[in-house]
Amino acid sequence: MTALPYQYKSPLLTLDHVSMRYGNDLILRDLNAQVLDVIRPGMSQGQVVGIYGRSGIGKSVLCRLLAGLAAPSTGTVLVGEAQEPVQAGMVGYVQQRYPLFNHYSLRDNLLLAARRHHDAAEAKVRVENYLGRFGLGAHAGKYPAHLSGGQRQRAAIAQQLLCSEHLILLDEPFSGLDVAMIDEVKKIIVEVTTMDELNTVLIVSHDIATTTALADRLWLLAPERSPDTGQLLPGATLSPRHQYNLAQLGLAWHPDVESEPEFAQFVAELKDEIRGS
Ligand SMILES: Nc1ncnc2c1ncn2[C@@H]1O[C@H](COP(=O)(O)OP(=O)(O)OP(=O)(O)O)[C@@H](O)[C@H]1O
Repeated sequence: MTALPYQYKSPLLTLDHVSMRYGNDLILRDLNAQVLDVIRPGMSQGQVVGIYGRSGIGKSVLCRLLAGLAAPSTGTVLVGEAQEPVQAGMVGYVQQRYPLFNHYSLRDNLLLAARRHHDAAEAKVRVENYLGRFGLGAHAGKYPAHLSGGQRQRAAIAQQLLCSEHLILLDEPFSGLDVAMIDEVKKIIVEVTTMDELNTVLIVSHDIATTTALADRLWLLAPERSPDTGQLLPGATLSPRHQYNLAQLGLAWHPDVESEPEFAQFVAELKDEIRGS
């Protein structure tokens, strides 16, 4: 287990006293967390955050808040170097159902995304660049229905990167993929996070080992007990002990971390924590 050298710069994502309530149900309670721009010497290193929690705890609700698709009941979500309140479109959100238009070719789907921020000529250059980078050049003329699951996943990630600045949120990116496709998607995530130091990928997943191996930070959404009464408080939160810094633990950025005994031990402990939450 080797802790690699790193430093932190300014915040790129902040959850500031974020709560979400539907009617009388408090789903998320007072979330406070930050993703800082990580700096590694001689590297263009982006950030990867794994987001975990039991089924029904509020991960999708949190995704909607992070993507600016819903406003929190209290608090704010701030994004980017300027730390502006998030609005729809600022964070690329790759949902389990990839939002590709079936009647457009892959190239046209990507062009549509790129045109949201760029003129026609610039959009074309960017799309061809992404098609090449994501190994999709040979499939650019195909319709989404004729792409494999892994190709669609690549396309959806490329699409969201083309229309958002640096933040991208992936909801269950590994579910339903075979092992080779999982490796392919892992490679893309590493590629995306080393393309630009500001690129930040948030991964919501029940695949703890795969996601932890990619991440430098983890958030576990869980209920918390009152320090006074010991009673479970309503809603789920991100308590400080459930915000794990994998860089500090010496488990971040190791290409073969999954074969390290310390990694296996950490993942086992994390799973116990999730089971007990
Ligand atoms: N629009 C809504 N109105 C009322 N309640 C909602 C709404 N959206 C979500 N909820 C409730 O919020 C809670 C958290 O749901 P959410 O879908 O975020 O869970 P999750 O952690 O993503 O679960 P899973 O891992 O099973 O996908 C659930 O009890 C759900 O019923």
